Amino acid sequence: MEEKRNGLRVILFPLPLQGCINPMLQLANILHVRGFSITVIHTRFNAPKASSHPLFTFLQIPDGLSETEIQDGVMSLLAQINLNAESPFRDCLRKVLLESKESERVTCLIDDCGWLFTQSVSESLKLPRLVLCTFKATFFNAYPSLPLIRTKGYLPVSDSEAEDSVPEFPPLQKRDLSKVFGEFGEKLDPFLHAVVETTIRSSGLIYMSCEELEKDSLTLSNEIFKVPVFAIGPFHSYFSASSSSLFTQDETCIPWLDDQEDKSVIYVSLGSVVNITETEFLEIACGLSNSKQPFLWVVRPGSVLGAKWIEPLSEGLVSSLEEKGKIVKWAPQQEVLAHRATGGFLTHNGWNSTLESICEGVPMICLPGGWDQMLNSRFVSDIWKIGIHLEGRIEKKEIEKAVRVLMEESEGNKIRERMKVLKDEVEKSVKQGGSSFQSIETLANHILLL
Ligand SMILES: Cc1cn([C@H]2C[C@H](O)[C@@H](COP(=O)(O)OP(=O)(O)O[C@H]3O[C@H](CO)[C@@H](O)[C@H](O)[C@H]3O)O2)c(=O)[nH]c1=O
Ligand SMILES: C[C@@H](CO)CCNc1ncnc2nc[nH]c12
Repeated sequence: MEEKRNGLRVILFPLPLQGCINPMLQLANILHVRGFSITVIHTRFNAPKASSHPLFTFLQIPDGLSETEIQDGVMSLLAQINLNAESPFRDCLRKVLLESKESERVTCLIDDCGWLFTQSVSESLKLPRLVLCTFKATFFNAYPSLPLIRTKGYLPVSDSEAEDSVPEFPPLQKRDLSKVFGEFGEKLDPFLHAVVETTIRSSGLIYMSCEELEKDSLTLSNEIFKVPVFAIGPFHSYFSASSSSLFTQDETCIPWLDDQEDKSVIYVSLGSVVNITETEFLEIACGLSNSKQPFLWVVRPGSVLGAKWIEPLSEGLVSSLEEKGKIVKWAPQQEVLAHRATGGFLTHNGWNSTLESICEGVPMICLPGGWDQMLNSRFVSDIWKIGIHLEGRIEKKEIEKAVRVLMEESEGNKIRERMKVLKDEVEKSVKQGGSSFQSIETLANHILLL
């Protein structure tokens, strides 16, 4: 693509999670194509690979995280890194501003909604800040009311009420709530409050989403946070997420898929943070094996609690799994979903995976692990009706049944048809004249005028 520089530099600061780094670097590409120069400030932990992005400047800051803190789960990690990274970030940003050239003004900071200190830092340096939210807008909109929802006493949920929708938070069901909040409870409140308050003080809110998926939520977002909202996604329609992969992708996936029939393979992946127990792991293994359907399964090392990788599988099970399936440590996910042989996606419904699946028109089986995944999976199964919800039943019979229904039965065909319709709508959004395409234009102009 022809690239003309516009004399402006944007500073990006992703949250160090795979699901947040991918959209941030995709945003970097979008802005770079529009003439902005890019500096990415990042923590040492989960540092993106600078060599995969030769057009950007990368600056690493220390984060003081210990190995045990890294293994403590996403929420504690985010709390700790928010404490540790503030002063190195301030020093780094101040230095960038001091050293910036006359010919290239630093115009703004764009960072993840999960950073709590960046608004104050950028205000003190008189640099406008934009927020990138990597959740569905419907989920982010609920941040101000989550503390109230938690104290309303929907928990614990009785069987008769389990499937009721949460009045303040449809289409979430009451039975989803315990996994939205996890074990954090009221400890979440100050975090949520800080995120909301700093977003309101920002100069704008960017979503990797589009009107075709959530027009009303986007309008509501603008009312709640009182800042301009830009829905410019799904980003990977412009730039694949694979260049920002933190792990080495197993490239044998594609030749393996080449040998499979059209739409026959179920791709299984629970993203970069969800962990499962050994029992759940074995249930999934048996369910897949019994379904007799070919499968490609990402088992991230360390994601089965207490195991290094797939040692809990007996030799017998491994050989029966190998008849039909392939297990890898990390896949080139977008290529896998785009492959003609892939017919279904057993997913945890992280927002990136959900969008990638929609863009490639692959229907889903939903196995959300927590947080925003609970909401994304409700949209997939109950609103868009492009997937089957496992309702948390990680049992071999349930998994076998869901795979069969999705891949072989008439209900699966209906789901596939609806998926195709939604895929086409979302595709239009990112093309010239589409809503996301226009939002990118508006965002670029907004940044020019900051
Ligand atoms: C397991 C695996 C993942 N990937 C890519 C696909 C996606 O772009 C990305 C994973 O992002 P997500 O699908 O959003 O999932 P995850 O890593 O859990 O993301 C976190 O961040 C997301 C965005 O904030 C949240 O929606 C999730 O709840 C949160 O857990 O990594 C691969 O390319 N290959 C793989 O093998
Ligand atoms: C409940 C766990 C999975 O077991 C995902 C939480 N994921 C997340 N939690 C909080 N902030 C996040 N920003 C990106 N992802 C995030």
